[in-house]
Amino acid sequence: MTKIAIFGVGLIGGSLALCFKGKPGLHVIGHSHRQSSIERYLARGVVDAATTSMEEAAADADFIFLCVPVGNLEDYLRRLAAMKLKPGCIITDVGSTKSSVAACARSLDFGDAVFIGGHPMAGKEKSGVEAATSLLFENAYYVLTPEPDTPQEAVDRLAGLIRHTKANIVFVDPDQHDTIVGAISHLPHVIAVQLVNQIRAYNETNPLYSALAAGGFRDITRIASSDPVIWRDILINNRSVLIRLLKEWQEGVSGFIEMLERMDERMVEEAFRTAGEFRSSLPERRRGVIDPLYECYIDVPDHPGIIGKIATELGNERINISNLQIIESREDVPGILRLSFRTQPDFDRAVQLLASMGFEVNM
Ligand SMILES: NC(=O)C1=CN([C@@H]2O[C@H](COP(=O)(O)OP(=O)(O)OC[C@H]3O[C@@H](n4cnc5c(N)ncnc54)[C@H](O)[C@@H]3O)[C@@H](O)[C@H]2O)C=CC1
Ligand SMILES: O=C(O)C(=O)Cc1ccc(O)cc1
Repeated sequence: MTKIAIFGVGLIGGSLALCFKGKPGLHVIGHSHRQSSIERYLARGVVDAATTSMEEAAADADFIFLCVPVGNLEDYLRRLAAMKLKPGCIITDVGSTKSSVAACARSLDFGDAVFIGGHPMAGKEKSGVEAATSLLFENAYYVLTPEPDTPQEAVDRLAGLIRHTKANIVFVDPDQHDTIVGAISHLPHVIAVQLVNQIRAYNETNPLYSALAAGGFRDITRIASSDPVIWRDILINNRSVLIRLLKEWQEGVSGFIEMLERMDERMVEEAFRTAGEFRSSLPERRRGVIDPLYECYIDVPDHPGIIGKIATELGNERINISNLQIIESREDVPGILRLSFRTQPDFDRAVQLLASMGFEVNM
């Protein structure tokens, strides 16, 4: 049996566990320092076994996945370096930043074990083992950051195991990873949080702000609901990259203010044009950072039974809805129903079916 130890069985650790559990020859053991967490892992059925003993989880493990907050990774690496690990054991992590963990691993001696940094570029704003799903990484990118002297055999062995996630593996240097992921993931989280907090302050004096907050606001702020501890650690860890990015963001915002003060219609239009062109050139509906689902919006009249009818029709066609949300529903306006699907075929079939039922479907 190949023993896989997962430290921190939350959203990411639990989703990895679900990708491995039940596969021939794989045995998954989860670790938490809290007994109550162990019981949740077992109740959720994501692991074959679970323990509060770090030694028991790590002993004889062929693979060790560290899936704890970024701020705890170095402590775990140090504790693993002090243990007797199985020769050939591969230690990896899933942290959203890679430079500091790579530097820490370089400074430690793992004996005959090998460290290879990793970062699955998929997730969501929910956390905890309850949010785990085996489909999380499908078609997303999974970054690995081996060192120039990491044995190729170990890289191949880890990549072979990760293929169970159905993610696309890419190799990136840790510093370059932090620069790019800082821009495409960490900066958007800061912007979303700052935007929500700006509106929250206005809303304290006038609740019409939240009442009128429509699709656009919700779309660009979903990630503001991400876990505070996970994101505290990511932002502080990648602060040098983020401070530079936020200064550049500030310059961009100042540029916008100047355009408006000058009433520069051409430049405002140009900003939307260039942004729209670049956004449409992005790979469509690939699962991954920021946009993990295939989503559509439909206008639905506000009368009883309509949501049930839609769900039943989709169910009859065996189309799986992964999430369903009513964004706006008042007596005098049609509601907007957001439907999310896990796969492109389900999404395409749903759009066709809903259109044939006479609904206006927007994407
Ligand atoms: N949330 C996301 O969408 C993504 C997160 N990541 C990274 O994955 C790692 C885990 O994040 P999630 O699974 O989202 O978080 P989570 O909150 O769902 O899971 C974190 C796990 O670590 C444990 N934990 C929390 N504090 C701890 C501590 N002080 N000591 C030991 N264990 C502790 C928790 O019990 C839980 O099992 C983080 O390093 C994060 O940067 C990577 C890709 C996506
Ligand atoms: O919810 C989203 O869209 C995300 O941005 C998920 C995410 C969060 C952290 C990561 O390191 C990678 C992906």
